[in-house]
Amino acid sequence: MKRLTDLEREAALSAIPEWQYAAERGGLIHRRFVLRDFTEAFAFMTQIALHAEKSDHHPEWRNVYNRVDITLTTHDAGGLSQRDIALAQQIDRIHAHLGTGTQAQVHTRQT
Ligand SMILES: C[C@H](O)[C@H](O)[C@H]1CNC2=NC(N)=NC(=O)C2=N1
Repeated sequence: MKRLTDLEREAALSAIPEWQYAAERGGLIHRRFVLRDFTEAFAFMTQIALHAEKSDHHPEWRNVYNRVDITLTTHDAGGLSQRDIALAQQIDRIHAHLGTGTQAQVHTRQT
């Protein structure tokens, strides 16, 4: 997987305006998501994890309660690659569809 050129990167980033680019580690993108609560954050992460395994491209992330901070970079490429852009788009899609899909909702039993 090739690292994106400056020109390729500028074009690619316009498709994912919510992600911030940073030049560190050869180039990476990051985004903070704030979900409703921990259950929603973890459901979000689970869907991302399943996609990441299928596509063999994985996020670096940190979760604190309802917050998920995600960083994407490609180690083999030594920076940002098209695979990071594709994963960011997929993550944005998963985020947009949270709670609207057919995934099981977790309910707290009322007593
Ligand atoms: C061995 C395996 O294919 C590699 O380590 C893959 C797995 N997932 C990965 N994910 C990310 N984000 N960057 C990589 O370079 C990477 N490499």
